[in-house]
Amino acid sequence: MERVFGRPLVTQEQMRTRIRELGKQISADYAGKDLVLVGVLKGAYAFYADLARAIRIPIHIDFIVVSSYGAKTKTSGKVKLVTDLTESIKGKDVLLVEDIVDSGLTVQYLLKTFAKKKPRSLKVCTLLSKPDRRQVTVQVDYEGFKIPNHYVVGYGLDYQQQYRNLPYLAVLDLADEET
Ligand SMILES: O=P(O)(O)OC[C@H]1O[C@H](OP(=O)(O)OP(=O)(O)O)[C@H](O)[C@@H]1O
Ligand code: HPA
Repeated sequence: MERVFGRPLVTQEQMRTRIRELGKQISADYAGKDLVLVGVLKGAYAFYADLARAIRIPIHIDFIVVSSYGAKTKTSGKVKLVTDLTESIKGKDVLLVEDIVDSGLTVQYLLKTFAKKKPRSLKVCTLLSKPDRRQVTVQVDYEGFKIPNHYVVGYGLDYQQQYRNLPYLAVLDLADEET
């Protein structure tokens, strides 16, 4: 299958600027609180590392691994929790850090699952949002960029586990486009 990179959708510089703003806003909103920053792996790894370093208040870090896309460019509709949190979030202020909210199914699943763990507060921060693809309405509290309905790769996001280390966000054109 031939793969060609289309135009870069978000540059490294645009990422840097926007993440600095998000870090500032989160630092102000969570000042004096017990913030646990939960990265949703694998996709969020790059954004998470940059966002955590843009936050200027003490934080706890933790991660979960979830998967629902497999090798496809459409959600399977089934969100699988591959690896759970390492510490209790009971009574903590939890901020979920996602790379992208697309159909919304992953965030919907995580909010429902995490609410049962009785955090003091539970919010969502995503680098990217594709509103045209939503299958369910979900709460997003912090959003980096709204993007159009294209399958994107880079900056943590993959196609069949490739391209995650691309330092910017690009549209992936598939010869036999499925999206
Ligand atoms: O809003 P949704 O349609 O649920 O899509 C968003 C989710 O899909 C991707 O994860 P994926 O299952 O591909 O795993 P990955 O993070 O390892 O790439 C992405 O990292 C989000 O977690
Ligand atoms: O556009 C996307 N690219 C990579 N992974 C994704 N997971 C949901 N949407 C996407």
